[in-house]
Amino acid sequence: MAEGSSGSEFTLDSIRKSLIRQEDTIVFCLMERARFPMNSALYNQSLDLVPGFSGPLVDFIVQETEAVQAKAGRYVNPEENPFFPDNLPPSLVPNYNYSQVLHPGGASININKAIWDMYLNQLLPLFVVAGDDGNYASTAASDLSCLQALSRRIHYGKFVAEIKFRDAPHDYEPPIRAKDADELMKLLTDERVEKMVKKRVEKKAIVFGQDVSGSNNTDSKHYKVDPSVVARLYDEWVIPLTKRVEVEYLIRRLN
Ligand SMILES: O=C(O)C(=O)C[C@]1(C(=O)O)C=C[C@@H](O)C=C1
Repeated sequence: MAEGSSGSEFTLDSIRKSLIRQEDTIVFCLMERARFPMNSALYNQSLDLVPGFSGPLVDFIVQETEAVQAKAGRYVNPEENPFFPDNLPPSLVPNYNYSQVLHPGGASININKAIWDMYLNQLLPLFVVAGDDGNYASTAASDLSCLQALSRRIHYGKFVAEIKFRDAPHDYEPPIRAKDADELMKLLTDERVEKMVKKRVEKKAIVFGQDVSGSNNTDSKHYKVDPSVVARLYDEWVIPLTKRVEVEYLIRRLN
């Protein structure tokens, strides 16, 4: 389960540590994507660039990459969710014994369609410059790294919800039985933590995204990704979508 965790130390603290580490990955992925301009031909629905494949080039690259990764066992890991789950090939490698901490109902939760739409239509235009440099394959590889990092973070809501349920079953059981999503949302929300998360990711974008020179001068006015965009990403999408996963998980928790 959590990076650097054996599964035996499954606590809210260890889960939050993993979320904090995943912030670094997300900020670095965005900085990598910002090296390329928009390259909008990659996302164009009507340009059939690959003979025999109907759809945008980014779909082709992501589907083919996910197929290879599925054969190598990526989606056997309960932390990983594919963007194109239909017709994925099975894993060909021996199963790793992942600790099974989630309720089986959690496996059916996959909100990658919402993450894909948010990333391509809302987030990308906020941090990528206009233009076309023809580097479509590298750009798509970079997009997929961002999408996978965001997806892993948001679906980590399943683990957060599981530990919150285990820590306070008496609080969670009545709204779960009543299928009261609003009450569950209230119970799992911790505004103090959310504020801290947003502040910290903005700071990471400032620290990681500066131009570093050999002298003592750093250019603190030019960042690889605008720190306020990273704070907005968490505020408008990452945290709300994580909470949506948490509620969806809890609703199924007693099935
Ligand atoms: O850390 C938690 O308790 C979480 O549920 C995660 C998270 C987040 O997405 O960062 C989501 C909801 C809470 O209000 C606080 C933070």
